[in-house]
Amino acid sequence: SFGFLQVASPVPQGPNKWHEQFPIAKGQRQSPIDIVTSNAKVDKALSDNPLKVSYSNNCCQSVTNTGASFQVVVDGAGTEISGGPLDSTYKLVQFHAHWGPLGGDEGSEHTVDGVTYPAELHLVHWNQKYKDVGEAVDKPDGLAVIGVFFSRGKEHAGFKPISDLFAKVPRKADKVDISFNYDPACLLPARRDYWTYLGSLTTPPLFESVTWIVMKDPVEVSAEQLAALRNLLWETPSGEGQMCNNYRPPQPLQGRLVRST
Ligand SMILES: O[B-]1(O)OCc2ccccc21
Ligand SMILES: [Zn+2]
Repeated sequence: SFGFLQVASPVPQGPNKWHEQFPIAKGQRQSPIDIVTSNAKVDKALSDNPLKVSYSNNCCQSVTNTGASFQVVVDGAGTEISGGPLDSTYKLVQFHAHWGPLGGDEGSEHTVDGVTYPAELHLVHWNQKYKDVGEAVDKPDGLAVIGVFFSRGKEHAGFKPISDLFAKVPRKADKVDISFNYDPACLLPARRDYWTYLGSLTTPPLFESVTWIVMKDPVEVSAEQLAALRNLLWETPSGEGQMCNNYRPPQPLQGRLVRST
């Protein structure tokens, strides 16, 4: 399966030390970034060929605690995206998230004019021109990740079936099957405007293989749903603790262009 494509358990040291084992951490197309909205360039081509998201409602197989996030594993059947910045069809393989401390406002990986959100969802897709995700994962056009900001507000009915499962996978490698039909498209904001740029995985091995599609609008989830993320436990220097702050801070833009719909 795609075990290695998990959000890698942060190696015991934090993001500022990853470059020792993964020199690409100081590369030319690292993620996340701070999105400076005034520098983003509207590209008509993105709207002329709109991003097409065609997910099915029975593609989700299970939820796992990867030791660094929750991960919903998807069987890929009929879960394709194309258009927009993509030159090929990409297929969903998993989704996960990054978040901050209980009740805080940091936690997202991308920031918008320096503003953070309490959490950020990543829907990970791989380019169908490759034979499998293992071949795609380190190619410059190998992955496409849709990022969705979570803001704290009313309960997200679509996220509830998933957030209710976190208590069932408290420890690393715990896994629970998803026996109900679930369409991950319910996690996308109604307005499909986004920013897009070329970047990387935000966890080791930090491959520079991601076309990022960051949705402009956040989706609201409740404080309880954000708190449910902390039912997931992970190893801390002082033993087992609530999983939180599993986000990498923004990295140097290195002159990259951010395009906008
Ligand atoms: O590093 B990430 O969380 O961001 C994009 C991505 C893709 C695949 C695995 C892990 C990640
Ligand atoms: Zn991620």
